[in-house]
Amino acid sequence: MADESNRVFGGFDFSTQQIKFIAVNDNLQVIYEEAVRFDSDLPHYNTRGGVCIADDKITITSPAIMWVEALDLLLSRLKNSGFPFQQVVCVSGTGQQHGSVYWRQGAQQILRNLVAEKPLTEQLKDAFSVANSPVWMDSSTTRQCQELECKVGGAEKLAAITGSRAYERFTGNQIAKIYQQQPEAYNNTERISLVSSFVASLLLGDYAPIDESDGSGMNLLDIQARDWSQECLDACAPGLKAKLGSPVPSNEVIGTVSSYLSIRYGFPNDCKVVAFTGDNPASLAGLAAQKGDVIVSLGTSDTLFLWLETPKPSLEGHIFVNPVQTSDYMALLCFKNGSLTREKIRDERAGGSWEKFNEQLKSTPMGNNGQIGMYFHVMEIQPLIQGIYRFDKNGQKIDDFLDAVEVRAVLESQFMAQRVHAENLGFNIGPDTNIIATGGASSNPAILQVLADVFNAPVYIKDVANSAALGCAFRAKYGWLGTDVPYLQIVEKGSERVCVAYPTPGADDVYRVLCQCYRKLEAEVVSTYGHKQG
Ligand SMILES: O=C(CO)[C@@H](O)[C@H](O)CF
Repeated sequence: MADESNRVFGGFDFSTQQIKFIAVNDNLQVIYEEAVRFDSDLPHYNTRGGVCIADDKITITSPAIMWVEALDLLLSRLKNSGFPFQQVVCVSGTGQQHGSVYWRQGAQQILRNLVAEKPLTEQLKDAFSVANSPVWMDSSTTRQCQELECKVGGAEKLAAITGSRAYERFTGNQIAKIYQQQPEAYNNTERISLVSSFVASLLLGDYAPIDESDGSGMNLLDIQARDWSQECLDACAPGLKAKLGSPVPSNEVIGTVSSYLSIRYGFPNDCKVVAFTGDNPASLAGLAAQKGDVIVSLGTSDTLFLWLETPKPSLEGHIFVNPVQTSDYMALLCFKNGSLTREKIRDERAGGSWEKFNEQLKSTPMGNNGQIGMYFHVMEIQPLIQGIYRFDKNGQKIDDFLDAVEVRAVLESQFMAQRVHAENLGFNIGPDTNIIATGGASSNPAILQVLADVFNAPVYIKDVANSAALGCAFRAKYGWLGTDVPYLQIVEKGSERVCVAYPTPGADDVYRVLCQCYRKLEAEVVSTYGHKQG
């Protein structure tokens, strides 16, 4: 039996390109990390960046069984490395938001009767009524979004109920598309999970509930009532409530690990499971965000989010139920063209080298001499547009930039878009703002310097880039202790931050003007080339 001196808390993160596991000791110090990357470790699924992009370029899915096989591989790697499963007293986890998994009729019995001698992949290969799960990068449901908004009384009404207007990646619209285009698959579906609750189901050996925070990303949850909006459910598909189960607070203990995991890997049979949640809510928890903090997660998607006490739903961005203080909220803005866009420019303009990318960045001035680019390689969320657009210092559209100019332009445009849309959503970006950076790109100081300059705010990082999995290990301890102790008091030990970039003198003058130019040019691009919404 693990006592205070050796008890371990675990956090799983099922993100777009990989799955990660972080274990911490009672002092929240990281003692283990393991990962499985879909493209390189499971190449037989032929994913790129963990996803499959259809010929229409807007239908984007991931094979559900790939996520199952990734968990098999991750746990076997932990076992082979001697991970002390027997010391784990509680786990929690997270998944990429909005993605959905469709369990076929009878799958619950398969989950409840897993045999420890076989891998999950072998036992669950026929458990899904929809083999390829729609994920957050999909933007093929514009019609379903229009139908949902129309049925509930408009975009503002939907935002007031669910915290967001209708968005293509939000799960309710994805379910509506499956119901409309694959009715037999929908009727053969016993349970619909989010990626987060899907992973929790694999650990429980039974269906796990959707938590209120990740459930806020579906256009189905009434964020004030903290329960499904029957009006929204009915607008998407019939009989949906029975397929979703009831939502639970994000810090709820939802059970203990399955006997399958105890027998096959050695987890204690009383190892608790705290509800899984979305990757961004988990990062909010992992970074122990406080008043004045704006979190910028530089991952496959770039997302900005902050802690809110009162919801202010708007037609831009999202309000989710808070994953830690469940009476509070969090505001979020998501930009699809994140790390994959930066990597594409690195490959095209810096020979695939971050070192060269950083040198080019440092060789160009703040503000790029007034030149602005926009790089929407995949359909963006706000604005809803795809394509590459470059402008000279006079705002005239041009075809190309020098390599070094393009390198700076992709970063400045991403961060100016984030600042402009954050201010539209009511984020207060001012002298008291602290930027907390996380995600893969937060390990590149040259990129963080541009972020600090554009926002005119100091940028901090934690010593662990993967705040989502870390946040889940923290949430595991919080839920295990029973949430009587204030969360921030529990995570205080694990929340050291380091300031890695201050705004360059003069940055505020440069980017206050350039952000206005960006705002104007983006509006022109949208009116000329935008994807017609509504
Ligand atoms: O769509 C998003 C948030 O709304 C993305 O940040 C996904 O959660 C990334 F997995």
